[in-house]
Amino acid sequence: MDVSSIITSLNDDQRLAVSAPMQAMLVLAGAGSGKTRVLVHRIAWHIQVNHISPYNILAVTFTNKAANEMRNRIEELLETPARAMWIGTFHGLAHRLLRQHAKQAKLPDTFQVMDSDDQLRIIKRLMKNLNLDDSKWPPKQAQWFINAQKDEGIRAKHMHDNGDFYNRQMKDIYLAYEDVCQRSGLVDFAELLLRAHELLRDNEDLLAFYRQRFQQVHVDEFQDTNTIQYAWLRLLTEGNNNLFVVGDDDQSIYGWRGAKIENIFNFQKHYPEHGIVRLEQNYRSTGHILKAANTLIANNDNRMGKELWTAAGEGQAISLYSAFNEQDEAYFVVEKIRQWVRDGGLRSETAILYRSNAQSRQFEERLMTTATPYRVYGGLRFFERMEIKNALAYLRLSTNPHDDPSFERVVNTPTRGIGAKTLDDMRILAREQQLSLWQAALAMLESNQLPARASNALRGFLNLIIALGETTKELSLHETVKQVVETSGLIELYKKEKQDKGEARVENLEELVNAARLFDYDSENAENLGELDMFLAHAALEAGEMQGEVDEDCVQLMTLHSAKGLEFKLVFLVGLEEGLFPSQQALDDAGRLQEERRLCYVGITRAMQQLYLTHAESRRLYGKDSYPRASRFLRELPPESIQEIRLRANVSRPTTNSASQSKGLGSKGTYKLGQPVRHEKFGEGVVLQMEGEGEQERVQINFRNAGIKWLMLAYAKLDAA
Ligand SMILES: Nc1ncnc2c1ncn2[C@@H]1O[C@H](COP(=O)(O)OP(=O)(O)OP(=O)(O)O)[C@@H](O)[C@H]1O
Ligand SMILES: [Mg+2]
Repeated sequence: MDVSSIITSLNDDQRLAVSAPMQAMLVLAGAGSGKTRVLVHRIAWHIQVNHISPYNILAVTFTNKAANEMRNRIEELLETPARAMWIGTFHGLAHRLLRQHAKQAKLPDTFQVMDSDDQLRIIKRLMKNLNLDDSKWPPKQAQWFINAQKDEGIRAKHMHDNGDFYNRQMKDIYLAYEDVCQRSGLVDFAELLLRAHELLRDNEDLLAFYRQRFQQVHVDEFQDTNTIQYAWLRLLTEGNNNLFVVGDDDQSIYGWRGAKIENIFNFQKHYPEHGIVRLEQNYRSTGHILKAANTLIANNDNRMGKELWTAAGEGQAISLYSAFNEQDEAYFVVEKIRQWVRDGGLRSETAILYRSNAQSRQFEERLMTTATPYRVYGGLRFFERMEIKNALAYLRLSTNPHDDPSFERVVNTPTRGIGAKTLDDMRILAREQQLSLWQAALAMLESNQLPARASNALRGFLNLIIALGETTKELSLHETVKQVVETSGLIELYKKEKQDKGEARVENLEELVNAARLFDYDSENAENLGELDMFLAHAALEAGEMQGEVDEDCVQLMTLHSAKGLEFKLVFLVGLEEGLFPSQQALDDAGRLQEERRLCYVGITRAMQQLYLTHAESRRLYGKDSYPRASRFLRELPPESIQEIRLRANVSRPTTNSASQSKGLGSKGTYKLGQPVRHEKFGEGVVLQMEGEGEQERVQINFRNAGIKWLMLAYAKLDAA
């Protein structure tokens, strides 16, 4: 393979960055300018030209998906596998380090990663133990507090007593929390990062080893690193000057979770010998889209200042649609997608981006009704579903019975007659004697203090777990999972549950067995961890990016936060309303407002060819009706790049659904207020109002069983009843 293929597909500035001498480097550039591309080519360059072994390369990306893509692209460029290269998310890499050096990290070999749900469960329980009133001390707030401390690298014992009562209380909770986690061998997400940092900081030999090993360290989306992540990078690269970071201050969107834009300044200070490259040509979007992004973000201050240009031509203007309500919004968006597909586009080239997860439901319903395949990223993930978490809890207990949250979760699921009193006594005993729940249960059985029924039930549970642990030692991973699902009684439990829900749960459990069968156990990189433990870690770390199950061509639904770094030909940025986007909390906080604006910038710059912006004039969200004003961000866009889709703008255009025209109530005047109608899905109803014309013609109908709905006549398949 010759070197030129790494270089030819780059512009001059990109080439400069890729072929720069080995030194600390900062690539600072706006969206779509090829930062990620530069990072990939830089790594290939090191391997090909500087003859650095993949073994000596570390790369940090933002999602597992991005990490996989990066590896694939490097292997494509080099035409050879690069398995020895460490590439992953901060959390994934930290986890790997901790597994490899559990002892030095002061963790049991069998430590387990827990998600934020389990974390909250522990915090709730220990706050109860501390006799703290939920209403005055919301557990979520304590969870937030603890994670924020960890993100800053602060342990409970390091917290200063500033005399503040709140702080003191939080410190007590944090202390107790650290204690429980350590005892049960559980590690939360923030702890992964903090521990990995302490591991290197406190073990000179290890640090020397990894400094030697990772000759080149690369970071994508550097603007969103937090204090502890940056501290970890510094430990690894200090003195070597070998840190290559790419980022965009205008895309910093995790400030609310502790990310520090200042890390870009810190980098420049800490690595005085660094090179810096700015990229200004955008290769992703057309002129109108780029202009909108540039104009919007110019409203922020304290920017590092970058302008982007494109050689792509103006392209189509951005479309703005004001919907009546959220259903109408969904109708509109889905119809545009269907049009795209009819015109030969792929569904996977389209994305619906929203501010908050709760917005996805309307779109999902509409996509389902129209039988349009779609995929939601980062919603309730597969591994977070109740039945899956229950099955995983059994699996976890079978490898580590001291895992208290798992114990709590399934000790009485399915119910086996262990009463609330027995459980309470067990918790008290555990607290008083610093035992795990498992140990407390054993102690209670030994001291014979339980009534016969409770004692039998409890013994039954413990024996079940022990037996699982024994038998599964002999079995393969998927057999183990199958065994657990069956003997735990979960399958029977859900089979008894009513209708679809139970059925879906049983199917999900079967899917879990399947996921175990397909699990790609990479023994080379598993450190000394068994397949089951790796699978459990995967389940906890997998960030809603489950891959493999769908090859189908799907519309992509996700929050703006999870769209970072991605690109789509056709993008819908929905719910542009004050109080939603920008979010309610940002309305009177200048700093947060700027972060929302950056988020909007991220959203706009995901679009390659066509961008639609929508907002609803009335919206029901979280069970409340509101009549929000259009987002201020809309007013900040250049009017000449925006084309409003007005209700009466399309009078002359025929309706897109000719079937409804010929057979149903297609054109205005064929129905009256109060007229009875019938709809395929919603059944019978009565016309309440109508508005608009042509493609935009709508009727409001009071359905007997489905309630009041606005329907777009062109798509609604209505018949006179
Ligand atoms: N020199 C180039 N020639 C052709 N296409 C390019 C070039 N540089 C980048 N691209 C393409 O432009 C698009 C954006 O690139 P990339 O995703 O690397 O940008 P980015 O700066 O990382 O964007 P973001 O800030 O959104 O993460 C990609 O499709 C990429 O392949
Ligand atoms: Mg990128």
